[in-house]
Amino acid sequence: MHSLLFDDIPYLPEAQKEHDKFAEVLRRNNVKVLYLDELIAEVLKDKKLKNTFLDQIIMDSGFKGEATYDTLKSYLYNLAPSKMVSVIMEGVRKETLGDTLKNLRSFPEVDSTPFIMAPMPNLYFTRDLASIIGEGASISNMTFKARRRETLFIEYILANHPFFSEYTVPLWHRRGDITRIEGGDVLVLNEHVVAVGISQRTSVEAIESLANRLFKSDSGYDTVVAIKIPNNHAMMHLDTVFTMVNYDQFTVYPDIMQKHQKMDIWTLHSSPEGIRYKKHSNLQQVLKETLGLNEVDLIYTGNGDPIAAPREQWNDGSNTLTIAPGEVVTYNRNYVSNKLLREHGIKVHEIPSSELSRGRGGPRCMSMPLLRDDL
Ligand SMILES: NC(=O)NCCC[C@H](N)C(=O)O
Repeated sequence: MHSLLFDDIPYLPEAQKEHDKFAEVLRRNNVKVLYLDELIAEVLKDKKLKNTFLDQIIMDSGFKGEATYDTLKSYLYNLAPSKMVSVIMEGVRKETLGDTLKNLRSFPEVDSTPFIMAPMPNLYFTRDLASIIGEGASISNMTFKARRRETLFIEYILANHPFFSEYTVPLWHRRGDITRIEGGDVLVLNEHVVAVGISQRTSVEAIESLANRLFKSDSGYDTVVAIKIPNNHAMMHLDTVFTMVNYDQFTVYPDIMQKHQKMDIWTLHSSPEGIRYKKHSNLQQVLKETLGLNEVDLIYTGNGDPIAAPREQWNDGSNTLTIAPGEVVTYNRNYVSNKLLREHGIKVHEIPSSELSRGRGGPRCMSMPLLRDDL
């Protein structure tokens, strides 16, 4: 469980029902929902792409041109694209390949787990694979082994899906870059400001490189707000403790602030001499300055209550998915936070969450906006 970054085991049929409900709520509210597995299967109908994709995913699964590599490749290549995608996502158990796994070098690895190719259960958190910033994308380089292969799906989709055929998506961060960044740390605040968490999953070096690429292109982005958050599994990304719910309203988990609401925040600004840095300690003040607002409403997870706040943060009470200014999707179990959001004038769509929440991600983590309206 822990190597797969789970704290508990979801009951699959219920998790699937809850996820369908999530997609239904989005559709009912004018969001066009696309599924990662369907998009990648469409791309891999092309035989050449299927071939290079398989080479890469098998290599990334730890096999480099040995007997096991060949066995896996021919097994997967002979499946129809949508079946092949499901099998790769679900993982391949060693008995599926049976007696063909006699290679000495692959033997110890194969024997320590029932899988020859590990499953990717965190793929329902599509947010983390990439972020769309303006007209380009930042493809993640994930911190933990359990999630590193996931980004290959989005890399192939952005480069090859007919949806993008007229357009080469500029990349502000590439899958192969050595610096570490994950989509859950990236919050697009408007058309020229983006906030990024300095976290368990995203390094300062990645933020600087992202800022450089955004500033040196015609992305329109001139400000990056780097926000330091605690380094632990409950708060692995910025969006587990801080999200934007309206032009001037944000949810925040109060425990990320020190005494007198102090935090470590840097703004990175574009300037002719390169990046200009400024250190700040007050979140509200930084948001006002960078977004040009007179007032900012910070809505505390669990109303800041010493019991409700950590409980609801653990169950992704700060991880709201904003589908329009002042309109969000949240887990129903976070009733203290949901009530407070409504008291602050936010329209809240609640979704069932008994099983989905066990993966430690909420509605924002479970989605990745590809196209946003210009607001
Ligand atoms: N943006 C997010 O906070 N995503 C949640 C990811 C949860 C997943 N189990 C992980 O640890 O990566």
